[in-house]
Amino acid sequence: MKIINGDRNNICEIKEEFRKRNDTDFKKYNSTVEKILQDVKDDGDKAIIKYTNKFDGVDLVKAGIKVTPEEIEAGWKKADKKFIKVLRKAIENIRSFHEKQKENSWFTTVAGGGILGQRVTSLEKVGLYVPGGTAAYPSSVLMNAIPAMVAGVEEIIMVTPPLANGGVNEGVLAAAKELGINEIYRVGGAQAIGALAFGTESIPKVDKIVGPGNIYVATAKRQVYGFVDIDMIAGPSEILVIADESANPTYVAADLLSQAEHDTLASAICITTSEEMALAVKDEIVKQTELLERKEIIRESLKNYGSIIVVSTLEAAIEISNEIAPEHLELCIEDPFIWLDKIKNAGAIFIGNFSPEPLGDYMAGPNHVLPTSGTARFFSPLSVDDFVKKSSIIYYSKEALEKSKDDIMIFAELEALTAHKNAIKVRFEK
Ligand SMILES: NC(=O)c1ccc[n+]([C@@H]2O[C@H](COP(=O)([O-])OP(=O)(O)OC[C@H]3O[C@@H](n4cnc5c(N)ncnc54)[C@H](O)[C@@H]3O)[C@@H](O)[C@H]2O)c1
Ligand SMILES: N[C@H](CO)Cc1c[nH]c[nH+]1
Ligand SMILES: [Zn+2]
Repeated sequence: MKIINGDRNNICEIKEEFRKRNDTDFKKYNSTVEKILQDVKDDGDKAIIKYTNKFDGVDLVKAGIKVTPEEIEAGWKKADKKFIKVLRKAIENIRSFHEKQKENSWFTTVAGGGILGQRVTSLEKVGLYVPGGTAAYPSSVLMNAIPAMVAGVEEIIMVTPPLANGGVNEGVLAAAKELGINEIYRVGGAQAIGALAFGTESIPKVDKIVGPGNIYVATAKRQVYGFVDIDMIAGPSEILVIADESANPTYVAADLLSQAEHDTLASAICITTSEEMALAVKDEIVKQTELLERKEIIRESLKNYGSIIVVSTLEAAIEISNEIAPEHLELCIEDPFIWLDKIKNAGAIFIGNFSPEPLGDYMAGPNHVLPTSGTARFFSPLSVDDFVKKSSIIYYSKEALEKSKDDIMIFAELEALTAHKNAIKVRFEK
């Protein structure tokens, strides 16, 4: 893990360094993904079978593209009963958080007799991507599906990569069963995104694709946007911890490692105002990594996108953080709430020493599907809003229209659209 001096004269270089991650990675994967998507568009199931064989080593002709109800049931039965209890607690927390996001339709009256309003309706058919290449993500089943259910989406279609033996992770199946999701396809990566965007013989085309995934998934979502709606770019995980001398280096290192273990392209950054903290965090990272399972991924990820930046002031730390716009930001500093309104860009903000990032991944309730690669500048966490659309409602009585008729006709004349003017005029001709 490199230690960088982040003070004034270096800030531009640091910003440039992080911009590079966001730009080049996507460029690098664009052509591979484009080819996969085109093949799925042209050849449907045939391409799905080909790419699942190639990237997941699974023969879908044997395993079947669709997961059967018996498999879902069997997965649920196999799952540890303690885990089912935890799933239920998480479902409760996530549901109650997302219930608060629900937006109601509203109506207002018009002088002279009329009604204007905004009707909120749910999307009809959505596709959920649940990652599963190098780790299993039952928690992402919950985070994807619960806001969709709270919004009232009726048709939920889930895709997830198969295990090497052709099955699907039992935790993922248990989470799906707990929520009543029964349309699941064992397909991952860009080919799964292509299938949801264009439809194949087996997999239905959807209106919107949501959910996190690796660089292939994130790049594919970006490329199919327009054929279908997407939630955001939720790619390889990121964490940025701002730590002052009051932080606990053991905690800081542990939280950085929690995201580095997701992917060799994950990013884990600490910005600190204390040189001693920087050294202590670095030592802790080395020590703790030794004890973890996914050492290789962690080491590669830290080599690629891990750094500790030392700055003189918290203002400078926040300036850099705002530029990076991390998926997860932890404020391990004294009086964190005082600094909160200076944070402009972050997917989720974890405050204080006892709000570690994994709390948000699993249990707290807010969504863990979050924007990455600097897109927290303009994207928000996955929410109920992603699963609804709005229609305007306009009702005018004859009396109400009469009050506006002259104004409308003047407007139409100015635009030289005589048919528009006529649509008003005919209603008031004797
Ligand atoms: N931002 C978020 O909200 C969020 C949330 C959870 C997880 N994540 C991220 O999700 C990702 C999960 O990654 P994963 O790999 O474990 O699972 P994944 O399901 O995202 O990707 C696995 C798929 O990638 C495809 N693939 C692998 N190598 C390929 C290659 N060389 N060419 C083409 N396609 C290839 C395969 O089809 C495979 O099925 C991680 O990056 C993690 O950080 C992000
Ligand atoms: N930290 C991930 C989002 O970047 C979400 C997750 C799921 N399981 C564990 N972590
Ligand atoms: Zn995580």
